[in-house]
Amino acid sequence: MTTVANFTSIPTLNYDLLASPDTRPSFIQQLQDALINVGFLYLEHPPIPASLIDEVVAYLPRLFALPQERKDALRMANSPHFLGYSRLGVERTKGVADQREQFDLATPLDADDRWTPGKPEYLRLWGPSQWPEEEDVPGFKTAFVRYLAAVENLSHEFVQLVAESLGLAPDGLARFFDARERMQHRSKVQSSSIPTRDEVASEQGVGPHFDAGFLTFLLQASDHPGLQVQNLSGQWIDVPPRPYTFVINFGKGLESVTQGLARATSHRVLAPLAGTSPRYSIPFFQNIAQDVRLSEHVLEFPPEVLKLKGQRGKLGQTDSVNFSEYDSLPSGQVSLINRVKSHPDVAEKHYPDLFKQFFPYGMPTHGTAY
Ligand SMILES: O=C(O)CCC(=O)C(=O)O
Ligand SMILES: [Fe+2]
Repeated sequence: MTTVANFTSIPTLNYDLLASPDTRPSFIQQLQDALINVGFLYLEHPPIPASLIDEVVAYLPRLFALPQERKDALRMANSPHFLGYSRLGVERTKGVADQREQFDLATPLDADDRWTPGKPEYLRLWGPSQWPEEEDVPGFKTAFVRYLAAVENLSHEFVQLVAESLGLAPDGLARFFDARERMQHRSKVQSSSIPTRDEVASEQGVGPHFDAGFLTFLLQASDHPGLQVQNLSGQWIDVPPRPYTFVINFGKGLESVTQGLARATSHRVLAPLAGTSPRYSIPFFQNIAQDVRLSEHVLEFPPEVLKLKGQRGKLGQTDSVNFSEYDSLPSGQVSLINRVKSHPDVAEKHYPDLFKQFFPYGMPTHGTAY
């Protein structure tokens, strides 16, 4: 069955299908369809223990309920790696403040041998997370590091499934990654809420955007609706949360190296109604090696797969910013530019030259970031 590009819901793939040689081809076929026509999918029965998901989700209210000064002690501006805590309304998408509060946390990485003066500045982007004090949320760090490792395993496996679905060898995308211990992937633990009607700055939980990298694995960690994705004719389609099910989507980087076969699909999150409980979500963004220049890699896809792209129709307008002009830069530089634009306060402190380049008139006021 082929999904029409003007989808009205996103497809659900069952990870259990991969366990048997009889059903595996069906999974690969469905993944191909989701890659080319939709750009989003639900993965049910993922190889992440339900107990681990429950454990992580149970920490979220406690994490965000920490006294403001404990959270502010972990503020992102402390970190040249753009890892740490951001207050509600600090991050911007398309120049509008997002109504979310978040902790940016990454997979563990020994940063000692990464960046020294004289090396490319983007190597500084990867480094240690700022974790809450153990006595503030006992056990959280241990549980979350285990969770990240489990999603990282899934992400490595999924890259191979994507390669296969597009007619490449299973290791056909391996060139975009360094050895596993040299890679860092990022995650965010986020809470989106509008405390009272008076404080409503926008109903933008997260503004319309594309993800930048290869694969994103999103855990919607409360039962709020809000995530929406844009189909080919520009309609916003709901992607409601489903327990123990991941939402997986494809970023601009993957779209670019697959000659547009894999769709990066525009998406946004509507903030919950004022006065309701917060919406929690945990995206995991798979990184690629920092020195890779995507435009230098030309992959050979079978003609019968390339043909499928022509059959899906042309994309209408989207509401999102585009990243593709950066494909000739090292991927780490592209990530750094994106971080500078979305967190100018961190950039001003740690990357003053880049800050001046992107904000020649100084710190942006509301609506001018990008
Ligand atoms: O919170 C969500 O459900 C999605 C967030 C998102 O799209 C992002 O952080 O890139
Ligand atoms: Fe996103």
